[in-house]
Amino acid sequence: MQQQIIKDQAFLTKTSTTATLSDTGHVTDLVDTLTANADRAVGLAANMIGVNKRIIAIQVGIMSIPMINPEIISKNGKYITTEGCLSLLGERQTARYNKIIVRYQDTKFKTHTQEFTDFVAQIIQHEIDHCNGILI
Ligand SMILES: CSCC[C@H](NC=O)C(=O)O
Repeated sequence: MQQQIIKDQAFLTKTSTTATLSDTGHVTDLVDTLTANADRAVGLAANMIGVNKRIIAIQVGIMSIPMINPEIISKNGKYITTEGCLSLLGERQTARYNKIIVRYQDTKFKTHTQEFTDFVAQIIQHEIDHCNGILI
């Protein structure tokens, strides 16, 4: 079910904890909320809907794809860019990496290790920062 976007910075700067099978409903809510905001957002982290668990969703074309307990295990090609965020006003500069390798679990809790590049990699970095309580 679609949830409201949280803007409380005291909450958003807390580190999220490991997600488990009992968080499956939160995964669905996150995907539903991203789909509902697809006209203005390309990614969300679970704490943005009030759930302090390590779950993100990224928009790739028409698909909202969830990633559970995502971790960046390598990164290459640093650059500086400007980003916005549904939970914040305006845009801010931040450092990102062009190519990342991410380990994450899918909705069946199967682990994947996958390389991402360019804008998709940028979205994943932004959302993993949210899991670590880091805002742009
Ligand atoms: C390019 S990364 C920007 C991600 C941002 N989502 C918020 O967590 C958004 O604007 O959808």
